Amino acid sequence: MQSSHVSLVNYVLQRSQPGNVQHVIDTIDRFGWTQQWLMNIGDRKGQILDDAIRTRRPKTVLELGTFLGYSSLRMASQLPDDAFIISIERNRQSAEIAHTIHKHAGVEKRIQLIVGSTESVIPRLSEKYHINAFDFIFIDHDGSAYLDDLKLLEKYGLIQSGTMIVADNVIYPGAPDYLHYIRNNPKYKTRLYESTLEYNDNVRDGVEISVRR
Ligand SMILES: C[S@@+](CC[C@H](N)C(=O)[O-])C[C@H]1O[C@@H](n2cnc3c(N)ncnc32)[C@H](O)[C@@H]1O
Ligand SMILES: [Mg+2]
Repeated sequence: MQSSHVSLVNYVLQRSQPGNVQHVIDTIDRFGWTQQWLMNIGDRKGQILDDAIRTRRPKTVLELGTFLGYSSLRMASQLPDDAFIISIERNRQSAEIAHTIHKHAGVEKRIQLIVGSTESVIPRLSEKYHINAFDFIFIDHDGSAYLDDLKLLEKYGLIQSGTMIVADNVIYPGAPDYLHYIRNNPKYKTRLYESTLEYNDNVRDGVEISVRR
């Protein structure tokens, strides 16, 4: 296991209160600012994600790219108890850490982690989980795969009228073909929310929020 991951888990388990989701989130942010940079959405862009969740009030959420479970924890903290999150992560070790952190925060029953690559998991989602479409989709895995996976989600009917799609890191590292597609597609209403890269004061980044008409 990567040493940075081990130190994050130890840091969180030792310094945050079990069952206190907000305290766990704040502790991960402190680690990201003071110990080691992490590719979580982070506290600043995280507030944009929180606002989007509170606005849309989804019952079904899909996340592409779990990493260590920070953004799924953040979304779970804003959702009503009857909503659930499915999050896809291809790195098994990362998914195991995410599960450990979710258990520590007491939200593991509401976040279903699937280990696999998005391009192979998305086509099986509706059959396996009996889902017609998601109310909310958070895309945060690999900028060069955002567009292909959006098209895959469209193809399998997982995006419907009213689905809100939040895409992270659209300025840095960037997802230019995704932005070009969604901004020039009359089926979506879309807007950029500018911020900075996670745990960084200097690099400009942003989150694109799009709603299917
Ligand atoms: C930026 S991190 C996700 C951060 C997380 N959403 C958060 O804010 O806490 C991206 C993650 O996506 C995973 N990933 C990249 N490409 C993927 C793919 N095609 N399928 C599944 N997971 C992928 C990586 O292993 C990595 O853990
Ligand atoms: Mg990100």
